[in-house]
Amino acid sequence: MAELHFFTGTMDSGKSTLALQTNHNHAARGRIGRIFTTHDRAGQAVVSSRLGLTHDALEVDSDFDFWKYVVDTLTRGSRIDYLVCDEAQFYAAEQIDQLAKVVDELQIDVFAFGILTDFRSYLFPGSARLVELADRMNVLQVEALCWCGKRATHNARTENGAMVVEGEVIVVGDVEQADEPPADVAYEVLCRQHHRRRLTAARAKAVSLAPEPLPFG
Ligand SMILES: Nc1ncnc2c1ncn2[C@@H]1O[C@H](COP(=O)(O)OP(=O)(O)O)[C@@H](O)[C@H]1O
Ligand SMILES: Cc1cn([C@H]2C[C@H](O)[C@@H](COP(=O)(O)O)O2)c(=O)[nH]c1=O
Repeated sequence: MAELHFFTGTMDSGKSTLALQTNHNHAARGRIGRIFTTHDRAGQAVVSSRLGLTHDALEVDSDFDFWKYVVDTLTRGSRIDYLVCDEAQFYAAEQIDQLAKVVDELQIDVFAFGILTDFRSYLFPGSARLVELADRMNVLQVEALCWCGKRATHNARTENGAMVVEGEVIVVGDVEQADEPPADVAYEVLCRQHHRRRLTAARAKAVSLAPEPLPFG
């Protein structure tokens, strides 16, 4: 029986790596798949992992129809056994419905990968629909960590080093490297408590280095 799998984790938890490993393992056994993504950091029509792996992919635009694509492909005589769908948080809810229909009606496995919540800690529409429809939901085993050492569960956005909670939902970017000057827009994974308090690594460091107030009166 084909299944709709949803693999989720914070940014930098290894989702794109697992997407490419999943494709590799299935292709190595002679299965024929298609890889989809949208808004990858490396550009259009590519899946890129921070471990250095990349693979060509089909770019999913807002009007892309998975059901139509798969039916047209099969009708032309090509074979499809599985779909790998990266950055699935950005897909529209209707596109997730199309993926579920592909699984149920055509017996094609779908492996979707994406973050659950945006920088404000609200569910992305695509991820919400995946939670509602997936046969299996898997949280990635490699835990990204908050600066405090706890498991990171939330994705914070920073602008020039300061955490923000307002703005466009989709802004492509990477996790900040601690030893570099702050980027215009970057992301940092945090535990819930530090996301709630807007306490990023840089701000925690600045607070801990602030001089003690003098003990006047
Ligand atoms: N230099 C490195 N050495 C070992 N592992 C690394 C290195 N750089 C990145 N990684 C691993 O790659 C993961 C990020 O993989 P990636 O597939 O790009 O994540 P995601 O798609 O979830 O954002 C990190 O969590 C870390 O485990
Ligand atoms: C939280 C959040 C993230 N994004 C963007 C930033 C990255 O380009 C991707 C996530 O990619 P990853 O492979 O999981 O690291 O999503 C965004 O546009 N809006 C957000 O709120």
